[in-house]
Amino acid sequence: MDRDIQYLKGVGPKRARLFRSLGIETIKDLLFYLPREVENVQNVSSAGSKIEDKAKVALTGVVVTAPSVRRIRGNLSMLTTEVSDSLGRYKLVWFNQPFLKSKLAVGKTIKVKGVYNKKYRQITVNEYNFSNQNINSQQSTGSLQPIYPITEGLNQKLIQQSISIALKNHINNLTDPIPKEIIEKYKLLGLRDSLLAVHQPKSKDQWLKGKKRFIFEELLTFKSALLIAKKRYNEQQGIEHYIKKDSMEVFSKVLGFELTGDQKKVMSEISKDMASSTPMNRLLQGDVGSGKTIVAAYSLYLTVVSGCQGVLMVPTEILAEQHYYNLKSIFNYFNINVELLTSSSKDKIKVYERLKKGEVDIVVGTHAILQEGVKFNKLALIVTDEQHRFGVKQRAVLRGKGSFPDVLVMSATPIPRTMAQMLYGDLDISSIKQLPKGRKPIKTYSTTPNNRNRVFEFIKKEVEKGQQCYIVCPLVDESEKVSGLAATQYFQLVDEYFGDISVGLLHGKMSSQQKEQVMTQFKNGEISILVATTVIEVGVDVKNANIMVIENSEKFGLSQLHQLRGRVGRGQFQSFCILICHTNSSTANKRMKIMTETSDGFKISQADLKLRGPGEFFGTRQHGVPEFKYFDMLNHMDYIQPATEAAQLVLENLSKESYHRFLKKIHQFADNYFD
Ligand SMILES: Nc1ncnc2c1ncn2[C@@H]1O[C@H](COP(=O)(O)OP(=O)(O)OP(=O)(O)O)[C@@H](O)[C@H]1O
Repeated sequence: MDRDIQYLKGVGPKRARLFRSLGIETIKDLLFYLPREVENVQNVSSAGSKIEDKAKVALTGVVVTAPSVRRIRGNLSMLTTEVSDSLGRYKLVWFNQPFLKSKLAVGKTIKVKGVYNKKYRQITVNEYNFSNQNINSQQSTGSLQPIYPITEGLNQKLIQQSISIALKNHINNLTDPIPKEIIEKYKLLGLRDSLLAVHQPKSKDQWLKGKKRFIFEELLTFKSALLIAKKRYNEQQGIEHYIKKDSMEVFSKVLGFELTGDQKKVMSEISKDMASSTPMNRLLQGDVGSGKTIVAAYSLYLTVVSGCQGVLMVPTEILAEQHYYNLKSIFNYFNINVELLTSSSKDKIKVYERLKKGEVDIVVGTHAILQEGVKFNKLALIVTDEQHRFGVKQRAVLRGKGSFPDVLVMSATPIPRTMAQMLYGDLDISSIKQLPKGRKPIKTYSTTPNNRNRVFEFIKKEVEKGQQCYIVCPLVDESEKVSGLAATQYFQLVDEYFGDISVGLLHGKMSSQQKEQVMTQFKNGEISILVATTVIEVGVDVKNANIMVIENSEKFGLSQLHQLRGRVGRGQFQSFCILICHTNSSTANKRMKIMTETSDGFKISQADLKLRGPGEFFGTRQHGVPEFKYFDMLNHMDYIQPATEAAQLVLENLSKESYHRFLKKIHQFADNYFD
């Protein structure tokens, strides 16, 4: 079955190329190429009067009248003939296929599929077959037809035929990897029955049962792999941090605010993990502005007071710098040493040396920290601020720089728990839902470019009161060949409009130095209006900024809009988010409505997932989820719970022989997915 698809009877090298374009390389791949849906095709004659007008029907009959061709108008011609089977006589119609006339000799058997016209007992034919060979029995008896994703040159019939042959010749060579116990407990169909159920369904129910097995198996494999990874990690000897009872009190004294209940709860969860000899592996998720950074800072503090080193890795340089300065201001009180490491850092070698010697307590940086040259004296805590940007593998590289250090993954795109368990199934999850005291809800409005001057006038008033504003555009400059406003040109427009008010520009194509300078000026209030691309999307924290204007807001995903909006409302001022939407499509309107009505990041990410679909929402594999063949996050949520439970069962029974085959499958999966 692992043989190349070209060796399947009836395929050959030419068709094999077409199969390959559908991702089918081997005979086995073909067997697991499942239909997209099944279509109910009734046999017109045996279904009798039950059949409805315009229904899709099938018929096998003998040609009883000589065909005739009639020109209807212009180039359109209509060929008609009559066929009969043992139960009745029907008219068949083909449009624009006059050449068939010579083939439809009286007495010939023909199988057809098409659309039924009840009044005239007539079928407009879509597919026909003169062969006497019973290639696909459903077609003649009339029942459910599997519909496969096809490609040019490879139609449904060819795929169905090839699958029939593959099933006939190879199905007996297949052994079910799922242990019997699980098949029985979760009422799954066995492998062979499932394949027959999906490719040659006898009923809709049977097709659904077959499909269910494949979805379940895929999810079970993924979940089992995650649990095994988690178990292996838990079995390692991690670092037992020494945590004093009053640590939280001592730490929070230097902050200028009271910690929220959720922050305290999560901090305790983390300190418990860190005190244990099992390595911590925890996800910290919280809505924008909920104060995750302080939690990260606390865990870094715990590691340093235990005599170890910690890392904070973030996705952008701007963010790295910001965190660096924030942490420095806190850790100065404790005499804790913080260094910055990004690809544009000048004294990298010096930092490397000091890290290795243990002279640096905490390093904050971008993926530059992953470089081979970066070595630690005693790395005991890794915090990554992921925003779905690092993956499992990058986390593993960092881990390798210590001896089973504790890991805290922060995510600013909060997602509902079930989804989080899918994405980060190998991690324990902590969530912060509460926002710090005194925050006023951000007022969000959606408008059109026609109202831009009114928006500018509003900004002017707020700036005159001493506030600051962000304006986000999707692109850097107009040379990028996509529609949408470009920050560089927009900056000139804004600069002119606002005259004396100082306007800055920030985008990803600027050098790190330039970016840093602009951010510092904005932070210090020397710039009042900052025109930027999405470089400011994550983490940027300027409390005095209270207006966020997003041009071409229709071009951003909901979660991204929520992230951008989260750049304001971080202080005690009333904040505003104005979405300038350049299209009037119903999808855009729906999305803007969600944004103006909802401020809960958990709800927004769920709506985003629904609107954009899992592919776009989660991005590709590097963002942490494998590309599933059958499982779809949006439609198969209710599989997660039973598959997770079954995975637990797998884990408990790994040593049993009946689980060995499945374990092999899990390992194959994990090899592709993990390191
Ligand atoms: N308990 C608190 N009370 C008041 N202010 C707080 C509290 N916790 C954090 N803050 C402040 O709130 C702001 C937002 O915190 P932080 O940057 O940690 O949020 P975040 O969760 O990382 O959000 P984002 O994902 O948007 O970056 C910061 O200025 C921080 O100093």
